[in-house]
Amino acid sequence: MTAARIGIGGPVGAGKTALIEALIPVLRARGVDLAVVTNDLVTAEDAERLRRSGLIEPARVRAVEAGACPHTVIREDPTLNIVAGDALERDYPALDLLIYESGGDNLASTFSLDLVDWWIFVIDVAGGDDIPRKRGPGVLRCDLLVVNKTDLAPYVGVDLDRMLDEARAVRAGRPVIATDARRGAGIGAVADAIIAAVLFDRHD
Ligand SMILES: Nc1nc2c(ncn2[C@@H]2O[C@H](COP(=O)(O)OP(=O)(O)OP(=O)(O)O)[C@@H](O)[C@H]2O)c(=O)[nH]1
Repeated sequence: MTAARIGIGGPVGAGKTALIEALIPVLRARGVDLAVVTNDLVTAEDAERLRRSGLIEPARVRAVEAGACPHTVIREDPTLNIVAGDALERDYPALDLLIYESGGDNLASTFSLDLVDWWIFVIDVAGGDDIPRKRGPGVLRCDLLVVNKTDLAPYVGVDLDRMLDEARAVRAGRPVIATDARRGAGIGAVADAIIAAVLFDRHD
């Protein structure tokens, strides 16, 4: 049985790595055997952060250097990412889930379905409550939209309920989950959504 592959993409600093850090213990507590592939421009910064976190065995984190264009390696030519995922599956034959973290990108970034079975797009309230209204392909096409940093809403003048309503409206009712990745709010719901979407047969 091969591992399910999911993507986590979104603008620079929206909280992709923070979401993965919060998800790892929740998914592991639910019996999910997982590994992570990170994509950075020219460093392995996100991979190093996860390896140092103590949340996951360091060898379960692989880094792909995306070069100048982060969405190329998750959309146009995902070869490097497929190879990194295949290597993790060879090293960990019982793997249930491979999480691909995209490099920080813009609202147009999307994942190739040759690479992932299902993908999350992360935006944050500090980026502005007009982000859903801009109807970027990431916001529209992802399987799950995460609106992160809900704790910051009062400080940046964002009406969170309205932002969530607008996000649901532009997505024609497809799932939207609000999170505070630093404190763990909403993370259980994101883990549930991942399990229901791609792991249901293994963890029912
Ligand atoms: N207040 C608050 N800060 C957060 C939250 N999630 C992430 N952050 C902070 O936002 C900053 C960016 O978070 P990252 O997880 O590095 O974001 P990223 O999307 O992985 O960033 P890149 O990989 O650079 O694109 C860090 O300083 C985090 O501590 C949140 O829910 N609330």
